[in-house]
Amino acid sequence: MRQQTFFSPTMRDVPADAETISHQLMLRAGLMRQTAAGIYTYLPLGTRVLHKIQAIIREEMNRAGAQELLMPAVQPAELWEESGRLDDYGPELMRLNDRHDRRFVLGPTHEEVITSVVRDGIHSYKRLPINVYQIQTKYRDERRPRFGLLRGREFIMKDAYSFETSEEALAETYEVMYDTYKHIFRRCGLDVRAVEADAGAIGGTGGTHEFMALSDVGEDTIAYSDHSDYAANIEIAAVSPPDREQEGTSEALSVEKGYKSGEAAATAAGLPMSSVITGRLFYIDKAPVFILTRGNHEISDVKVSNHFDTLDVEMATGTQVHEQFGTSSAFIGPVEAPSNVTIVADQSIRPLVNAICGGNQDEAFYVNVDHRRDFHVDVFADFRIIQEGDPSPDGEGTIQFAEGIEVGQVFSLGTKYSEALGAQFLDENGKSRPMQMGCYGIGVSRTLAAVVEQHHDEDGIIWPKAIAPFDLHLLVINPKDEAQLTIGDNLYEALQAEGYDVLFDDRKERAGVKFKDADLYGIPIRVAAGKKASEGIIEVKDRKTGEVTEVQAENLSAYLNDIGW
Ligand SMILES: O=C(C[C@@H]1CCCCN1)Cn1cnc2cc(Cl)c(F)cc2c1=O
Ligand SMILES: [Mg+2]
Ligand SMILES: [Mg+2]
Repeated sequence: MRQQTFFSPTMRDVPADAETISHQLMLRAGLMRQTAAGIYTYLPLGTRVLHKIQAIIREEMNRAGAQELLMPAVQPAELWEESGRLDDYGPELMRLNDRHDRRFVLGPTHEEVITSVVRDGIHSYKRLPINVYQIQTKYRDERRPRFGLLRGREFIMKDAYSFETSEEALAETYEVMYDTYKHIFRRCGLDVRAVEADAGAIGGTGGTHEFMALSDVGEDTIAYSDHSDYAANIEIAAVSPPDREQEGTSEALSVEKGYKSGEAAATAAGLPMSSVITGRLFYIDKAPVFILTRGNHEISDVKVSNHFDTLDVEMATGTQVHEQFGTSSAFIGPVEAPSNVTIVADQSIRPLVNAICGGNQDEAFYVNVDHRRDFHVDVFADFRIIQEGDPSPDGEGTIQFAEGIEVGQVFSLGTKYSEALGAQFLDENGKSRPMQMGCYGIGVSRTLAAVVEQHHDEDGIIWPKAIAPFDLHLLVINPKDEAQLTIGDNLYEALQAEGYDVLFDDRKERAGVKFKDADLYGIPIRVAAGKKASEGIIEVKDRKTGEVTEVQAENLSAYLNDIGW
């Protein structure tokens, strides 16, 4: 490809609204252009990398026995009514009407479509298991698209759906997909950790793992052990139960007044925040629930949602708190709390004695509180968000945090969709049963951006070899110099004849422009015909190490073979 007409214009200055380095570099290197908020046009340079990533995904998915198919982006709303999900999603689900005023959605995912196709196509256990996948555009109308392709409104996903006759068969497919994902991300040059995760709205019975590309701009936090391979999304990372029954002997309860916060009361009593019982009022399935934690802990909404097995978990408003407790949230507490409010507590409250808690009056606090004597806890459970330094739940080592970009997730769905949509099969005894299902997604466009986050320097992108847009970047520094141009043209033909994909910069541009563009484009190996061309010598630069080697032009192929190119 000659660069003169290669349509991926670079930009020198950093686009103002691009906050992350991958967003900045993908615009500056001419990989893409924004067409609307969260909606992008991939230019030829970006499209080449997308295709390389997709080729790796296809190879590994096909090797795992999955079959590629392609579903429509426009989905009849009736299918989402059947699955009961049409009303689960608000403005994030993009909806449209056709010319006959029939309702459709732009697919954010395809459980409904694939299950409806499979239910009509498969009726016997003899036709199972199958695992089908597509690489296709998804639509999710994010309120705040940001960070370029990391959180877009239209994005490319590889989504796979498996159908099995038993939970064991599903577990096998899940395992195969888990391993396949590790191969895919490793081949793309992405440093990824598989973490235990929360299934969220998709539901499903079995486990789910997210694949996190380590990056400081990642929106997810991973809790991992420094002494084992335990790793989980912080939302659900389990906290070990307290190792003590009771932290001392209980003193007499009393009330202290005139404090503006639990913290002020604790300071006055010379106690740490871990001696304060903080209560937060929630409405769970519309019922008021008071959740207690120690003052130095936070509640995980996901753990609350999973404990009560509902997605309907709302934090009470200030007004609701006042209605229930007659005072503001800074002063509410479990002692003589309103009787209609259920009280549950994080397990770390159990050993606590001589605690401080809100007095359910303005600026009043109880001290020397002991739940054994002063209030009733419905249930102690693991509600809090794990913290760095906590013991790892597997008993080995302590928890550390890292930020990650979720680039994939695998789910055991069970029969949630096959029952809702009637995907049944006749088993070997002629009995009709719902199919077991799994679903497996990779954010393809997000993976592209995550690679840039992990592979760049201040001058531009540094593509891993397997997904680089070209194998080689060939430059003629001064096309007016006969010797340089001749070497350049000869090498261009010869390298292509050897099967290399070459971007040939024969533009009539200053050397500085060519080098800056080459650094932005990030093609891993750069070959330049420059001053020493008259001696038949060219320069080979490794974009990653910056190392420059002088090579006789006729020895270039041998040199490239030697470095494994
Ligand atoms: O998509 C999944 C689960 C898996 C992920 C892998 C591939 C198959 N699906 C979860 N999810 C996420 N955001 C959504 C957004 C909207 Cl607006 C929606 F209507 C549905 C969903 C939704 O179901
Ligand atoms: Mg997820
Ligand atoms: Mg998440």
